[in-house]
Amino acid sequence: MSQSASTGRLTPYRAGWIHFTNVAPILDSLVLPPGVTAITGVPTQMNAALLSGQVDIANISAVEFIRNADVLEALPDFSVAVLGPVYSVNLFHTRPLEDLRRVALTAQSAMSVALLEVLLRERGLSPTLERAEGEAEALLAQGFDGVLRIGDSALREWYGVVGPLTPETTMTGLPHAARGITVTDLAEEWFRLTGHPFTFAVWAYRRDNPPPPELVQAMREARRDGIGHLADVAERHARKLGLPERVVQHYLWNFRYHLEAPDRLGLHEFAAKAVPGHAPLTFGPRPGEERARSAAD
Ligand SMILES: C=C(O[C@@H]1C=C(C(=O)O)C=C[C@H]1O)C(=O)O
Repeated sequence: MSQSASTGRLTPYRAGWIHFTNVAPILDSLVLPPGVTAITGVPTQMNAALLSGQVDIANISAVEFIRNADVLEALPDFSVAVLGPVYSVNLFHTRPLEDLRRVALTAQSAMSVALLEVLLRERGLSPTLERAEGEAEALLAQGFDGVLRIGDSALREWYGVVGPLTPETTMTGLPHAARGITVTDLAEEWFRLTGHPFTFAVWAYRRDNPPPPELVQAMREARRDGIGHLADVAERHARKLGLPERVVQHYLWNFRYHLEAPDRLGLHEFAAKAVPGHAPLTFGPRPGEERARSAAD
């Protein structure tokens, strides 16, 4: 429960979690404090739930945080970011990027679409972008020459194209192309372009409705536990995904979950490219500063 300073009334607080495997190290062992409830969904659903007020906090697509920076604030130390390849935000294509004509986008994702638009613009490319759901290979067979996919299914499809991992290979050593399909990892492209991490998600809330400190504390404890037991998290999720444990373990340790200075740099750089003229990005008090701020209020 969060307690209103003016009325002393306890008010429920609602969370909306994008529960892809990449947030399992934070969410799997999260114990919600009393009064906090949670729903789950894909990125575009959680973005909409936060903006419509259906939930009070969500790990949303960073681009929606940027677009709505006038009303939203983000936790200062939580992110889903990577430096280099991410493995689960993939453009599957059958022609070189320069020759793409029709690209299928997923309606699940705001961030990857915005990132793809930036990367295409930087190369002076403008293929037709259309929404279409389904497996990448099936859509490629139906006349699309590029298919953008994210999350668990994109990770599985990536591995289906470029795997298997053998004792001699590593994730980064796997090919980018097989069976006539090239997989372009958009986070790796971003790294090539900028040399910075790419921040896919932040934990955002309306500035006038910050999360109760007990929830943030519980999230920090859950993250410490998840990262400390990454092999167990990977094993559990490898089984669910039908992927080798080594693949999922590499996938998970590759993420940057603390919105550190390089992740903010990447976030600001992306914001300037994707949403010129956006309102300043604001972040809540850093760990340990919550008390100081509420005392000052
Ligand atoms: C890297 C990923 O990150 C997710 C991708 C998002 C998006 O595309 O809008 C939003 C939140 C992230 O957690 C992924 O799921 O593959």
